Amino acid sequence: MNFHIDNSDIPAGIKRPNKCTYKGNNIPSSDPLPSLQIPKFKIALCQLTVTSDKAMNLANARSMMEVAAEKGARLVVLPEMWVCPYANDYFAKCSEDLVVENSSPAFRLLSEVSSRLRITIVGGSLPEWSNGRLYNTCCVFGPDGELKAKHRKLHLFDYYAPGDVPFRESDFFSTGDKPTIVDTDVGRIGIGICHDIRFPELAMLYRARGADLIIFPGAFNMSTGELLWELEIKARAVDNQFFVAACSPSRDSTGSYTIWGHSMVVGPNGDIKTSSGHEEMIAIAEIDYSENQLQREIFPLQQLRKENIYQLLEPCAPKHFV
Ligand SMILES: NC(=O)CCC(=O)C(=O)O
Repeated sequence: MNFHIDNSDIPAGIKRPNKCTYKGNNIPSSDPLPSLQIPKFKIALCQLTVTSDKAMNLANARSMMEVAAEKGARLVVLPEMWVCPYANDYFAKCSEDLVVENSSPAFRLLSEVSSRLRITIVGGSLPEWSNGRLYNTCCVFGPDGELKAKHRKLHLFDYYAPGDVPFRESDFFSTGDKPTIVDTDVGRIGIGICHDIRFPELAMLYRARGADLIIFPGAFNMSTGELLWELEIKARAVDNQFFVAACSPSRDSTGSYTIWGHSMVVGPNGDIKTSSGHEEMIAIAEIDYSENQLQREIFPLQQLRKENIYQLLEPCAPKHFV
């Protein structure tokens, strides 16, 4: 992927368009607009327990989203793989075709709940079946119940640590081929799914395109979870000076892949706004995008960048290091 990083900071006081309808995963053109006129709002991360019973998972997600909205959340987030366990045996049999009408109960649920409760939903991820392929896919719905964006996981999780249970998503899933950034009623949101968080270039691209917040539905495992989950969330937030939210299933979810949990929202200066433990719960935080702006004024990192010294994707011949 080759992209140009636009260094310009977001000018103050420009109003975002009220609405952005789904344009097939396209990044909005490079017209970074601030969300300073979006008042503070509450985000809720539903760290739900995923079982092998899909109907039960759907019902549980519905009731957690309802509780989140009752508590005042305008943006509700579900975890990676919330319709079925994060396990090879379930992906194909629980997959849904998001295009064929009435063939996706999860799609219908997210659309119905978002429009009834007038909330924006970042619908975690589910196994999507499309043209003979499986994808690990996140759908974003607006308060009108319309699909605003669809992100297919770009970086599949293939993991072989000695002594640990190996996991190869690429045996089952195909990769997405586009970054996803979407204008919503609660700001401009970049989407990544779990392992996508380990690729800082994606977050940098979202920053360059004016994102206020990145959301990662995720399901880190126990070893990398303890070492890296919080670190990666904070790093993406601090490097780019925006909010980052990551939502996981709870640890007691079904399957041999044990999940770290610890859903979290981190602010642009690296402070944890809310964090769950590993059990089923809803973590709620207030988001105020003026903190992004403030942080960018305190540390004007974008202005200090030395693009002439380090350029992304520039081949590094050994002579550069002598
Ligand atoms: N579901 C995932 O992509 C897991 C990623 C993970 O655990 C990591 O360490 O990266």
